[in-house]
Parts: sequence; C-alpha cells; structure tokens
Amino acid sequence: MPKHIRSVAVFCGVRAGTDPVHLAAARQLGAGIAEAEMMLVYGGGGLGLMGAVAEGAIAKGGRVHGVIPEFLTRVERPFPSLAELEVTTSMHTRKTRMFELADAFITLSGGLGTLDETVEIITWRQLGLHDKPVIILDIGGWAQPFLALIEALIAQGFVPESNRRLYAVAPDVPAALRMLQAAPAPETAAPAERL
Ligand SMILES: Nc1ncnc2c1ncn2[C@@H]1O[C@H](COP(=O)(O)O)[C@@H](O)[C@H]1O
Repeated sequence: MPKHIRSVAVFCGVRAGTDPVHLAAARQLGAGIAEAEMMLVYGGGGLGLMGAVAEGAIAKGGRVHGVIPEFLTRVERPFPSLAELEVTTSMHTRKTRMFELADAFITLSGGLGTLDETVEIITWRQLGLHDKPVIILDIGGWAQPFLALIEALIAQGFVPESNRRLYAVAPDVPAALRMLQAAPAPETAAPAERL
C-alpha cells in the first residue's frame, strides 16, 4: 500500500437497502480497509450500511474514526464501542473534518445524503480544491442511474468529457481496494486546470 493512502472516507447509507448484497459489501469494505492498514473515516453512525462498514473494520482490528454532528447522534445512533468518535457542531463541520482526515474517498450504496457527499467531493476535485482519489462502488448496479446522469450532462455539454477522470468506478470491493493501491500520489494543481 502506498504510504500516501493511509485513510479512506466511506460515504454510504444510514439504511441497508432492500438487497442484502449492499450490507455484505459494506462489511467486506470495512474489513478490506482494516486489512490494508488504512484508517476508516466515516459518518459515525451505527445503523444500516454505515454501521456495517464500521463493524467490518472493527472485526479486523482496524482503526475507525467516526465524525457525526451533535444533532444526528439521536437519529443515526453512533456505533457502540467506537474508539474515536468526533462530535461536530454542524453538518458542514462534519464534511470538512471527513475531508481533512481522508486521503481517498469511496462511495458505497446509499440515499440522498450519500449522493450529496459524493457530488460534493467530485465537484471539489473539479474546482482543484483537492486531488484525492474518488472511487464509486457500483454494488448491484446501484451507481448506474447516477453515472447515466453524468453521461447525459456530458452529452448536453454541461460537463466536460475530461471530468470523467475525477472519479473511478469499481464493480466490487476487491476492485476498489486495488484502485486505492494503484492510486498516484495526490497533486496540487491550479484551479483553472480543473474546470
Ligand atoms: N446534506 C447532507 N450533507 C452531508 N451528509 C448528509 C446530508 N444529508 C444526509 N447526510 C448524511 O449522509 C449519510 C447517509 O445518508 P443517506 O441519505 O442514507 O445516504 C448520513 O450520515 C446522513 O446524515
């Protein structure tokens, strides 16, 4: 594992979805991150895919750092026995902290919150605010409508074709972990080059 990828933020659903393939992938991803000796950064919740990814990492003895806004501690129920749980004052601070803590980002299946986090991290890369790898896991075809929307925006001239390089798509968890291992060191580029 290259030294620069020491931590990975995972964006995923607070719900488990209807297909058990998503829960299995979440546990597998948490375990794989721990086995690769990377720190898992995530939203801190104990429910749905969020809970499963933390559970998978903890079961393998991995380091897990949760970041949750105070108002959500009653809704998303922080994962019990989480050694590192950071409680923020707002959603914005949570996002900023997850961004600061992570060397790379993986989107697993989820709902609107997951989509928001994914679009934001891609657009921050588009703006040249970072050059960290962003990997979208397409478990059970979850990502296909999202990817199709981006392709439609490219076809309509709203998104440059070159923006496809802002993210990678992985068909399964082992492929996502391999992509992290192959990721080049993040570079800082002028914002104009990113648009
Ligand atoms: N607007 C949001 N920005 C950041 N994170 C959000 C937002 N809305 C919800 N979230 C969080 O995302 C995860 C997953 O939510 P899903 O809707 O289940 O994908 C959860 O922690 C939300 O609090």
